[in-house]
Amino acid sequence: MFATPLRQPASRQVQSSPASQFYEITDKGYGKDAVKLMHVSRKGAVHSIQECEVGTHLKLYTNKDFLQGDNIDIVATDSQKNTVYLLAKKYGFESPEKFALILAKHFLNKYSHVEEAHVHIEAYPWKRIREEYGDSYLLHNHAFLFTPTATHFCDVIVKRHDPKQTVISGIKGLRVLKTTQSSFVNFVDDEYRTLADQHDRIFSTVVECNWEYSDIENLNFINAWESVKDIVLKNFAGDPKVGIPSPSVQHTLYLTEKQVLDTLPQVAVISMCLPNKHYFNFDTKPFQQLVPGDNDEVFIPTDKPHGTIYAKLSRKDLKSHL
Ligand SMILES: O=c1[nH]c(=O)c2[nH]c(=O)[nH]c2[nH]1
Repeated sequence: MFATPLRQPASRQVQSSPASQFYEITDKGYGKDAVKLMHVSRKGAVHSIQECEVGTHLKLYTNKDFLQGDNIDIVATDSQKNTVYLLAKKYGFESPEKFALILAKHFLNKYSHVEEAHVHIEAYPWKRIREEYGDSYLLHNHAFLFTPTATHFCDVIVKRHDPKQTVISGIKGLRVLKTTQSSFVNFVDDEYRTLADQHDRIFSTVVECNWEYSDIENLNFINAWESVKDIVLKNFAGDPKVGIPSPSVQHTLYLTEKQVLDTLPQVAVISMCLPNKHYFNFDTKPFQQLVPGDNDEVFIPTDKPHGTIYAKLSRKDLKSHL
């Protein structure tokens, strides 16, 4: 019988390799993503909830974790996950942005070898259930309805040697459609074009936008997010009776961004991306015997390919805002 050689503990097997003469790490980081958290706040009989998924990412000053396999500075992603729950218990969860700021600052304050912390939060769309109550309605004390109309997300980045705290809020998954008051005419007419001028078309998109704050002092992040969502919907839909004309996705996008900057002085810059979810008219001309006349009722929803329109609108005096 041969004695089995004893395996060295993994910690002793680490081969230290010097920093490469030829390569350098130009970006790095690590963290935990999609930490699912539910926070219930109870004020007597009235309960409030915030369910979300949290991502925490850290950048360390040194690269010895990557280069040498030296883990001494690594705050384990498992510990980062625990921190999410512990800080939610300790400080509560007022809004995604406030909680992200608490978490990001905690990582910098607690660990002097952390250079930068980035926290990403996506909130779940729970809304308090409303009950009809005579001519009015009552909001339920402790029951909620999952209302997935749009996702509220945020990104907070804090750096040790930069006093600026980056707070970006955003909306995604806000799908809207209107059946008129949208046109697209007078675009380049050359040998590549087949699309006819569209004087009255269906307009549908899935709004994705994010905006960066230059001033978060006393800001109510939830109210600000609702204001941006209302501006997006108003610029898309317009007056409930008559609507609002859109000559292109580009122009509607610009007017929306402009109104956000006009309305919210704390917002320094806003980016929007609007896919153009096409609905093509089904051509019934070859079927006149079956369905005589024009067709303005039956469309072919077309997911792919889709147009993509995006722009970022910044205040010209951005430097003084950021
Ligand atoms: O609003 C639009 N903008 C475009 O750039 C475009 N291109 C296209 O084919 N349809 C549309 N619609």
